[in-house]
Amino acid sequence: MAEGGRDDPAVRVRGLTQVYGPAVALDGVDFDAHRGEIVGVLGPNGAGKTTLLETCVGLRSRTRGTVEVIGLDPEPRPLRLRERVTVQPQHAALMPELTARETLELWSSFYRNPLAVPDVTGPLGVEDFGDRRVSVLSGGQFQRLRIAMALLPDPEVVLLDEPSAGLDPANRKALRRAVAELRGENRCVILSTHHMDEAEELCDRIVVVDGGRLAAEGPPSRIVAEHAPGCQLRFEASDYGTIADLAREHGFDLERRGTRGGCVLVEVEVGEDRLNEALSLLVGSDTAGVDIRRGDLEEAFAAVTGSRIDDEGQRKPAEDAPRRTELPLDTR
Ligand SMILES: Nc1ncnc2c1ncn2[C@@H]1O[C@H](COP(=O)(O)OP(=O)(O)OP(=O)(O)O)[C@@H](O)[C@H]1O
Repeated sequence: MAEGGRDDPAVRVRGLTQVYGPAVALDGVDFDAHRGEIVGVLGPNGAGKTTLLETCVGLRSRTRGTVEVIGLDPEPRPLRLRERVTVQPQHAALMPELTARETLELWSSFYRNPLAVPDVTGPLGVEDFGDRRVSVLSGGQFQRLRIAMALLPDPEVVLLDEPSAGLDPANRKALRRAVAELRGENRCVILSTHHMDEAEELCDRIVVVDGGRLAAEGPPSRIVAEHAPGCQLRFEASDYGTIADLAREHGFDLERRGTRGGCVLVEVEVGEDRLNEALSLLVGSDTAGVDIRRGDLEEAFAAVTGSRIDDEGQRKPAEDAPRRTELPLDTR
């Protein structure tokens, strides 16, 4: 197999199937990832994300299908792939008594042409805790250290498996900034996550994996436009009858969602192209509390998979989770 050229996908997966006994973890997955992009593998726990990433880096043998990473089959883990394609190391690989900086210095000695340690600690903010021992690092610091380790050989492909798992919102934010720093013209970053906001903010492209199958693929904005198009216009109307007549006349589908303080809570699903028309027609002096919501990745995910993902990564039926259509109703 020839090594891939600059314009070839850095990762090319075709018909990837992974079977563990009776369980099918991946079922005929196809996807490409290119240099210069951050690709998110999005799915709930058990969707097959780790299997996909670890197969790409040659840590698991596949049942069927082909995988090429920078033009090479990763399965025998050829030596020349190990520096060019890296994955964040697991806890077990680290020595608790070393400091973060010493860990990186030791790790860099395993490579022939590593980056200088300050070149990876700076952008990832590891310098701030470089003198702390591994055993006392916070979850967020630990994750950033692991990413710094994966970066040391200046790889062309970096795989990050749920880098923000278990982190609180502040640490997740810091980690996101760190991951954004990895984007480079010659580098392909693939990360798995179950956090929609992370995928939407960081990733140039997303592959949605659900039950081992690829459910959707593309830039987040395209996935949203395809699967959660349009807007939801909501307001409170004191004269509901007049507004309902106007809406009917102009072909807007009005939904009455409850009442609040003597007003009717109204909801209209409207395409972006008719939003201004709906606003000028329906919203006026006898309306209040106007709110416009656009579809997001969470909505798109729910539309594609029929489920949502909670903060812990557990899959929930779409109807069990709060939707953008849920309004607080007046119980008085
Ligand atoms: N070594 C294994 N032996 C048997 N079954 C496995 C093995 N590894 C994964 N599985 C099963 O394959 C499916 C996909 O698992 P995988 O870990 O790839 O999913 P994931 O999306 O990464 O989930 P999580 O976020 O929980 O790690 C799950 O049903 C899991 O139980």
